[in-house]
Amino acid sequence: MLPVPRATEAKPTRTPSRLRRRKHGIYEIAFEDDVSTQWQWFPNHIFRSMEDITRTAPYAIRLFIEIWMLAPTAFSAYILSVAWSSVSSAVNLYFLSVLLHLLDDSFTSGTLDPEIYRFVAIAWLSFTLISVSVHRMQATSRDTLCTRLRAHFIPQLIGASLRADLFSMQDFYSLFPVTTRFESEFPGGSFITQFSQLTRNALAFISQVAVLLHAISYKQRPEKDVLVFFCVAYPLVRWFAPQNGIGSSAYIFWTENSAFRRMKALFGLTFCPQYRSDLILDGLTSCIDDQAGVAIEYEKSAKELGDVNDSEPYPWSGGLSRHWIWDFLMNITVDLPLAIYALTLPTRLSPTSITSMALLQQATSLLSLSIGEYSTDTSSLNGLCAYAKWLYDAIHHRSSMPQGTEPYPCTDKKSSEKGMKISFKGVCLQYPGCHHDAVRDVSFEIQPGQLVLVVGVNGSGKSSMLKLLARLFDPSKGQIFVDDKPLTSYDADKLRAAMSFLPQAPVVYPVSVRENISLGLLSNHDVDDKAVEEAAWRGGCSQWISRLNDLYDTQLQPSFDINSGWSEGMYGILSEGLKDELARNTVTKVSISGGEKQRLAAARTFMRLEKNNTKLVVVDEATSSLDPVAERDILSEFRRSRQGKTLIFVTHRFHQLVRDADQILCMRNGSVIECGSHETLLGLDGEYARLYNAQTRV
Ligand SMILES: Nc1ncnc2c1ncn2[C@@H]1O[C@H](COP(=O)(O)OP(=O)(O)OP(=O)(O)O)[C@@H](O)[C@H]1O
Repeated sequence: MLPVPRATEAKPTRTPSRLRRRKHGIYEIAFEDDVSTQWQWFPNHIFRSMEDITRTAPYAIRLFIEIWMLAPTAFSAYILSVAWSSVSSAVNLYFLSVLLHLLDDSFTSGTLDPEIYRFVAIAWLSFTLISVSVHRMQATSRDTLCTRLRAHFIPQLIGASLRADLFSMQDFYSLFPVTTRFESEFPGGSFITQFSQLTRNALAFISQVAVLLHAISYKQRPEKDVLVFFCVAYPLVRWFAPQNGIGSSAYIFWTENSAFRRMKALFGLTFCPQYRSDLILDGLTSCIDDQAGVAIEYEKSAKELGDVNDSEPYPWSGGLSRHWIWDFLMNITVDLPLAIYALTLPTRLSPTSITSMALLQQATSLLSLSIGEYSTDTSSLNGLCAYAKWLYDAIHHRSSMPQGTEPYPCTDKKSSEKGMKISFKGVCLQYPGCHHDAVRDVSFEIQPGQLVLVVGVNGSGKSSMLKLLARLFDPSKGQIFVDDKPLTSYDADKLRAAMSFLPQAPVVYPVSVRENISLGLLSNHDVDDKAVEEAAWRGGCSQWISRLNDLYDTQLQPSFDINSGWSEGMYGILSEGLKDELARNTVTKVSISGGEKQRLAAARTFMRLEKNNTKLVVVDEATSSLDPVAERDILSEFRRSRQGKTLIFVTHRFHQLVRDADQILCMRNGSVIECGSHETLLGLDGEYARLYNAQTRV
């Protein structure tokens, strides 16, 4: 799948450039036309970079000030240490040039003053010692900064992220930190790193050039000219050379090669630990082993792919290198200046030329280093400003769904004490990337306090229709009304607080059992143990919780783990003893069954019903994994809590609810095809009657 643009870049400030494509092995590469210039100094590119920097620089300045205010001492120490290490190469070069100059003088005059040499050597050594401690100060101040950054920015990102709609969170380029390891997530940390790289590179370059020019000024012509030429040759070549074989600073690539994709799928099937328990349960491990399948299939696909290049087209992996002439020129200007120096001035070589050559070799390699670092993307000024903008965009992210301001219950007394009134008018829903409607032209009305049953075969659109109520998605056509006002006119948070959804596959959140039950309560309620236990009992959880080692404080295995796939606290290759120690010190999380998860979610809903002013309860196939007794008990608990609430049940096993239902909606292919009471629908002898009879005859 092609990556979609980052949310903040969805509205470009200038006309989007034309995309160009080329092939590389099995990969298709796409890049932008306007930056596909061979040379980075091309005026157009420089102009665009300047434009970007002007646009984003205020963010960088703001972030800089914010970080400084967070930790003034640590940040000052950090900047000072960065500045020190930036000029250290130039100072080293300076000491070298002084030594060589003294040597030069000694050769010419035939006298040697050991005191001066000793003094220079001691000064050089002292400088190196100070550099070591400055380096340590830099590491310590960076650690302090990172801790403060995490404490400062993560709460702001949490707030912004929880306000974000589903699409923003699922965006390929999500603004929020979702996939990385928490331990290494320091919002703003990259800014500090990039800032220090940029400062280091700029200071290092300026100071080295200054020292070099100073040292060269002592030389005679033409030696001086040759030295100057070689000192500027490498930077120029490096500056002009394209970054990769395409010439564009950014490109994307993907492959549609079926043989390669199959090889990748088989690789995933075999090596992904997540598949292993299902493979074992399905008895597939033995029948897909090398004799029977996967290895043979893999070989077949590999044969089909043949020798075609399938290495990813990164310039550094050799997949997409620039033209060889650039590398040749760079090598000559970095590695061979001494040889060429000797070649161009063979008749003029003298003892002083040796010092010139040593200076030249040291200077060119230092310059190549700082210029090489400068040209990497991450340390560019543009990248630094873009990062700051990215962070503030995330902090100030607002849901892309239109938000209303109407509180719930409505202030103008339109909301009934009996429950929520819901009306659908010609509602359609088409999921992004789908070409058919999951919900098609649906219209109905549910009166406050009604108990409504939604039935239909698999995939008929029941859950999709109800997800629209919580505004997980907005309809692609039609309108939904709550208490006679458009759904979009309400403050979504306030409206959702009055709803309670119990899904078919509830998730276990990465918190304790107690918190899993009390999550979702409005903040003004104190969570007392008695209420949690009461909700657990109503959800049928008391028994299994009583068997847990830490009872309500037990940490359950969450449905999704942000760090999954990462090993905890490891460095290097572990001995058996270290592995045992790690196992002893790692918190074991308890897994619970599918039915227990449904009971836990039911307990959470009962807790909300008790404490929040809930006006709508939607139970979407939420008892499908429960045994018949537990299902009956939970459904009766819901019926008992009906007072003041509208209840919607989606279920395939609906026979025990039909007598209580005020209204039944029967769906097929995304549409409500029959609507009415149990008796009316049975009388129609249509889809509902077919489903009901199939159930009662089993
Ligand atoms: N997130 C999604 N993206 C794309 N299509 C979806 C998505 N969720 C559901 N669908 C599709 O929408 C249609 C309706 O699905 P929905 O889950 O609403 O049906 P359902 O009646 O609740 O089914 P079931 O009884 O099996 O739970 C199906 O064709 C399904 O594949």
